[in-house]
Amino acid sequence: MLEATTERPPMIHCEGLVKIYKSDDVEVVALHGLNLTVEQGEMMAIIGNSGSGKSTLLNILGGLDRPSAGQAHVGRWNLLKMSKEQLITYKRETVGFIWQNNGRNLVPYLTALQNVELPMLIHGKPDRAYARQLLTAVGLEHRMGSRLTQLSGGEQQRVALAIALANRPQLVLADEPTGSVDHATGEQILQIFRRLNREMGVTIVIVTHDLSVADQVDRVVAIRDGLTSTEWIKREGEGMAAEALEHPVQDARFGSRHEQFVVIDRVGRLQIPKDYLEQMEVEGKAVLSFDGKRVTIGPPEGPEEHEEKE
Ligand SMILES: Nc1ncnc2c1ncn2[C@@H]1O[C@H](COP(=O)(O)OP(=O)(O)OP(=O)(O)O)[C@@H](O)[C@H]1O
Repeated sequence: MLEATTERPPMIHCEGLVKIYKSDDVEVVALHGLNLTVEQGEMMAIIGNSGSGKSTLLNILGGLDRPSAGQAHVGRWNLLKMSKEQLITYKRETVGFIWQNNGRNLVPYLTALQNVELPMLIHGKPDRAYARQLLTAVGLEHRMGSRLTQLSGGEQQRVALAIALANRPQLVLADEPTGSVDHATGEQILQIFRRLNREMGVTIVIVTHDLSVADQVDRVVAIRDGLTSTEWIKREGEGMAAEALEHPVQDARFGSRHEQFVVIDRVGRLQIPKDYLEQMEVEGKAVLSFDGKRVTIGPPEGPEEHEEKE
């Protein structure tokens, strides 16, 4: 029975999300019915091979691209049903976006402070004091008057971070935010994310190839072929979806601090890693058995094995 709930709705809820890119007569299905829920106040990372659909998902969540089908909700917004005007309000009020290539966010001939003030001005809410506060929060209090061209790549990335926060978004989406900076700057950026998340309650979703980033978040979700396939939840985390899932498996990539889970969708589908299938020599069909607690998947028994048993 469903109880009347005072629980907060999730920040992000995608179900059966599909994105098809069409150009001339070629169709690319980038998202194949993806499911993802991110709670308010979570800091999580999305990993996956090149072409798996990470940026497509982030662009949809950021309102930069439209989904083709399925469900995608961010806070009170339904991303499939938004009008153009609503999309503008959504981008202005709800999300902040950070790219690896921070040139997309910044105006080179303006100072760091002017760059942060710009989105506020565009939206008719200038607030110099808050712009200063943000630049201080990202450790650039001494560089506020410097033009962007006078800043290092890492400093520019931190300005981009302050800009993404200028309109007090509830959700920050970051596409490879540490991709173009050195390790120390990357660490610094992650610490800032962590502080924003803890102190201001901003929900943060980071797309990354960098497994050291993944190690610093509460939860990591892997996307494979346009579907969420596996997730890792930090052991000392706040107990998010962990209780709902059984049979944690260790994954060497995240040490002992994360437990690994396979994602099972509402109709019972899951993705089995390709290397498991290859080792089992399973192709197309498998045999499933259930002992009352665990499901075992194996290759179909060949005629010789039947004979051996008889
Ligand atoms: N505008 C587009 N038009 C056509 N196909 C596209 C477009 N954008 C992405 N794709 C295709 O969609 C699939 C998913 O791409 P996406 O950029 O989301 O992957 P990704 O996981 O972010 O990869 P990477 O890590 O290399 O950035 C790929 O097959 C890609 O070629």
